[in-house]
Amino acid sequence: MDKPLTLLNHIAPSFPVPTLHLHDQVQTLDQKLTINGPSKLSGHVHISGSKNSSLAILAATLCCSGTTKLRDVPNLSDTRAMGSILSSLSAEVEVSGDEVLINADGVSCVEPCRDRVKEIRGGFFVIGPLLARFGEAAVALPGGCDIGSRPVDLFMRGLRALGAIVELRDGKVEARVRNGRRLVAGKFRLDYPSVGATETLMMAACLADGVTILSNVAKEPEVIDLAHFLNNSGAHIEGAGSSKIRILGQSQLHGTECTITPDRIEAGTFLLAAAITRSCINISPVFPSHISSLVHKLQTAGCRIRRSGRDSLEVSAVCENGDRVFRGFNVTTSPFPGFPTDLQPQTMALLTTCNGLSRVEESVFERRMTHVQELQKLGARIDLSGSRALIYGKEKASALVGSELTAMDLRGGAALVLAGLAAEGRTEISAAGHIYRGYEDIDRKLAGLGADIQISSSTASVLA
Ligand SMILES: CC(=O)N[C@H]1[C@@H](OP(=O)(O)OP(=O)(O)OC[C@H]2O[C@@H](n3ccc(=O)[nH]c3=O)[C@H](O)[C@@H]2O)O[C@H](CO)[C@@H](O)[C@@H]1O
Ligand SMILES: C=C(OP(=O)(O)O)C(=O)O
Repeated sequence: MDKPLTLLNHIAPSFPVPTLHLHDQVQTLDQKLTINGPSKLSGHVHISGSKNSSLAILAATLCCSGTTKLRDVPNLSDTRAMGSILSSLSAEVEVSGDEVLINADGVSCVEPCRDRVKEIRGGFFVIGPLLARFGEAAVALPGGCDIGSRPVDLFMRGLRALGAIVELRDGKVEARVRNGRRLVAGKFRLDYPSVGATETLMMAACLADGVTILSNVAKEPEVIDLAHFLNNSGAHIEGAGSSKIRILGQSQLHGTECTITPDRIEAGTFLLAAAITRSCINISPVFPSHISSLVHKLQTAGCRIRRSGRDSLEVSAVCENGDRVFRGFNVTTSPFPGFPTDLQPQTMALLTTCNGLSRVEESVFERRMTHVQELQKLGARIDLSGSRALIYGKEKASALVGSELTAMDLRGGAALVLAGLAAEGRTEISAAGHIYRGYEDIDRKLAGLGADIQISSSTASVLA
């Protein structure tokens, strides 16, 4: 373990942190997207690196001595916030295009900028690496999409199972290793396969003394991406992608190079964009196995989807005789390999244009239905009861009519973009900054496919 830092003497510098160079343009919440529909899309779209992999791997660089180079880090407000969080700990963060260099050897603080942690869920994940490498951490309760209560109890219990003393005080979680020694290996079974808790405990266990067994863990591709990164940094992790992970702790990890896996949620969103506009497009890079649950549902509806190259997919929803009639389908979200909660709102947008009755049940987050009232403003017929929605589809995509809408969260906002592409006339989406938390250049990418879409900023939008 590196020399422990004294928590009280090392509070985070206040934001903005002057050494930060993470990307140029800063999007703000009060941006507006204007779409003139209905759109026909065609051509190819490039899929960026995964937001959620980037956030976890950026946190994991705190475990590594020396410099780490990450490629394909998307330019998003969430990744910029994570860069600020690392900078607020005095890690060096430098960005050139989509490459990010991080060196955490100079970390002199174990309490990241509270305001930044409160912006994103991934900011909380630094608690694992800080505790494991520096012996203590104090991290504010995190933000992220407002889609449920999103507690951190599994993180706290898991870190206690690795020998840490962990307390919640004044809206932050304070954790330290016993007697200033290393974390010790342990066995911990998660009540629920939480992605963030799995990733955080995996990072912590990499530097713990002995063999840790984590069971009922998340199997998401981002967990596998993080495990690859950590193993390339000298960790010994087995079983990532299954429900049990075994980690042999090391005394230290070293810097490495890593390319972030393509964003499966962005890829899925573009497949849905083609489907809702009854268009044909190509997307790459994408790992089809990461989005097979969506691909299967789209094929059930009547979409043609085929591999068009090693890492590309072609989706065809075009029909020679005007509007293609798609069949509705039912979706219940669940942890991977189930249907991803992060594609639920966008899928619901498509279902408003499919034939017959469809049912959508959100089982991962208890408040992830705020897009429903916005879709209804476009003329969609949806009955909502708690986390269950019944969608009475309209046979024609163009039966939706443009309107003024508000993005309430990231994926709900993306659902409105898709519906706006299909709707007849002008759709204006305010609070579009939510969407830029997770979609790099979404306006430019859709415009490149032929959509009539513009972003406009109010005075609060800034160039850093
Ligand atoms: C930054 C990031 O990677 N975000 C993703 C991550 O979020 P995140 O890691 O927050 O999602 P989790 O898998 O932890 O959450 C799933 C469920 O577990 C609950 N829970 C979680 C932790 C805990 O300590 N206690 C608890 O009860 C949550 O409230 C939620 O109901 O996985 C989600 C599920 O695939 C995705 O929607 C998010 O895009
Ligand atoms: C819920 C999401 O993100 P976060 O966990 O960062 O809020 C998401 O990406 O859809």
